[in-house]
Amino acid sequence: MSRLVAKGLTRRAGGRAIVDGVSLELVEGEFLALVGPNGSGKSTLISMLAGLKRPHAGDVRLGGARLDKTPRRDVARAIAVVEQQAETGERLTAREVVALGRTPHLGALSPWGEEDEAAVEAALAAVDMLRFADRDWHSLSGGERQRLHIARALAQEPGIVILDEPTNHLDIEHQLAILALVKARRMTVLAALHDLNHAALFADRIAVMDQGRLVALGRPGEVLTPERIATTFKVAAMIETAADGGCHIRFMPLPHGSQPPSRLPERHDKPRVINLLHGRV
Ligand SMILES: Nc1ncnc2c1ncn2[C@@H]1O[C@H](COP(=O)(O)OP(=O)(O)OP(=O)(O)O)[C@@H](O)[C@H]1O
Repeated sequence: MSRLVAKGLTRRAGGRAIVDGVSLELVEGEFLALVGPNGSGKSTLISMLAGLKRPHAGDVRLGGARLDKTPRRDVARAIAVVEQQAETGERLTAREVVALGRTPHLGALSPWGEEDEAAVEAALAAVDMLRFADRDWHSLSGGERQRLHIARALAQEPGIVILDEPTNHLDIEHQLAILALVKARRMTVLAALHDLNHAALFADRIAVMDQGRLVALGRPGEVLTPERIATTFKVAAMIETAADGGCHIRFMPLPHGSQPPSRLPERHDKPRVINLLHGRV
């Protein structure tokens, strides 16, 4: 149940398609990063892939079965979701928030037990939050809450983790630690990320959304080209490749008051925009 396939997903709002005919497959064991400018449809796509919003056209299949026909409990065992701005009005401790992740595993014949306790402790430790376990949720900082949301998803022990901007609010140490953690667990991961360098560093593949459409999908080095970054993100960039095949993006500041380019200038008048990835200057 760790394979998620979307075909022709479309969702409309405000008289337009905010996700427009997106087809993609989340391959078992991969880390797929979803990138795109603000408003490009990442959160909406994630909600449909997680079964939280219904597509107006197209469908999502989990392990071959239609997601909307799969019992909620089975979906919850298979997919953990960390949404943006997830909140609780309840008075809960940090440990209780993480324990919510065990809900899909509990029932009349399987009450809370040692296994659940161990999963919660391990998840708290994984996100470096054990020392906050008994603190009131509402007394925690934004980054601490975000780490608990991720711990809740880990405690759920799903096959697939879907994360909407998981590094939101996190300091740099915890940004890298959280991404390294989900990568190291070899779970199937779909993560919407704003930092293209994080996507390049951690993702096996990157999907690029632009105005509701999936405009590129592939390995970081194939997708994160200066041309794609200029067209979709409206900034100039220089890309350096490392010996291990990874890449690092340096964004070029635009002169004060100038408009971002809709695409890069032609080669002959862009002496400082270097695509090292393809060995061109
Ligand atoms: N109910 C709605 N009515 C009208 N427009 C909507 C509605 N819901 C979402 N949208 C629009 O759909 C677009 C896609 O939103 P979405 O949150 O999926 O984008 P996103 O890529 O996740 O953005 P961000 O990077 O800013 O989080 C946005 O332009 C948003 O304003």
